[in-house]
Amino acid sequence: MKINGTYYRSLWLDDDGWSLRILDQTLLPWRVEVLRLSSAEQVAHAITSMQVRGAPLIGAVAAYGVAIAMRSAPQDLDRIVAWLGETRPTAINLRWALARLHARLAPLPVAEREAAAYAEAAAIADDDAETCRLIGQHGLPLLQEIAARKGRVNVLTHCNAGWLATVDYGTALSPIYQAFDAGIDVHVWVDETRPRNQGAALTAFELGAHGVPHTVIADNAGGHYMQHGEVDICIVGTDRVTRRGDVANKIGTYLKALAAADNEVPFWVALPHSTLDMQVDDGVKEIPIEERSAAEVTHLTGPDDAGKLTRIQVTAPGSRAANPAFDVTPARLVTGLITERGRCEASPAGLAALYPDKAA
Ligand SMILES: CSC[C@H]1O[C@H](OP(=O)(O)O)[C@H](O)[C@@H]1O
Repeated sequence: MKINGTYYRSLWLDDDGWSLRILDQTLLPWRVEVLRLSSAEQVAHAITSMQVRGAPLIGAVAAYGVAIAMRSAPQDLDRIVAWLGETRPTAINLRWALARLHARLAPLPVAEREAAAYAEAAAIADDDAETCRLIGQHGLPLLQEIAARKGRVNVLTHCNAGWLATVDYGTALSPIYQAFDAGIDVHVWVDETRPRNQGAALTAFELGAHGVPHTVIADNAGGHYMQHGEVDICIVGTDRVTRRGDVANKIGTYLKALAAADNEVPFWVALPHSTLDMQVDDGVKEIPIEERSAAEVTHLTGPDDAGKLTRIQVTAPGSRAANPAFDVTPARLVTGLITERGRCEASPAGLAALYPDKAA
């Protein structure tokens, strides 16, 4: 998508043809800085530090991490894949992409692995962009229907599931972009999404750059707006969907789904095929939840009045803090899933109908 009129994907190859370029998302929206990743170690750090984040995107970036590693250590495929797979535990896209690279490269002579790895990583990236565009197409009718009834459609979203979380277009934001581009009067309630504020910083940045009307709200305000009829639909992204339709997503999603159920607000989840984990049934019991640094809760970073990026403490000195990065929304609270193949119920039958090729 675009930043200041310039088109970007969230990752691209450098002019050297082999190192990887990404936007440093820890600095957005205050600074647009491009990073050059030239080793698997730099790729791993970019993922763990969240310079690059978003379930589909970290899968694509990790795929290029393998390709970069194959330039110098093609014999170390197994070790590199296992090591990159340890960077973040919840988004299944990471392991999906790495397993795809391993399956493609392992049978090859080591001399052929570099070229094959770059081709497979590029295919993953291109597939993700097209998949997200299709998610937008299949989500658009949901917004069109509301707009036809009410004029304006108010969407609530949580975290960032826009083009910055994918190779392009986004998942939850993709239908919103397509609705806006189609002239629909759409407004987005943007959950700030504590503690890392991906909503306040990244979703607001994306929507603002595209001209989509939006309002940033405290995470705790979403239920209030639903009670007052200000939210017509919720659309969020996800890091892993189980075969029964349970949804892992950024911490706070579950609470939003509870409020939506209580107020009869449709709660939709947008995902590409790479986010499906048909090996897991009960998301609450089986999906590993990433525990991140307490410092992400106790401190915030942003520009001071002089525009200088500053880190401040927001909790009482000495108090402990806990920081689970995701939670799991049971399928019973999910109205439906928006995928590149269409929309379905969050249920085994719904998923089997859209993905017969992925049946467990
Ligand atoms: C396209 S869905 C992306 C999904 O990933 C985000 O997590 P993180 O920012 O920690 O990588 C968030 O859960 C989004 O919904």
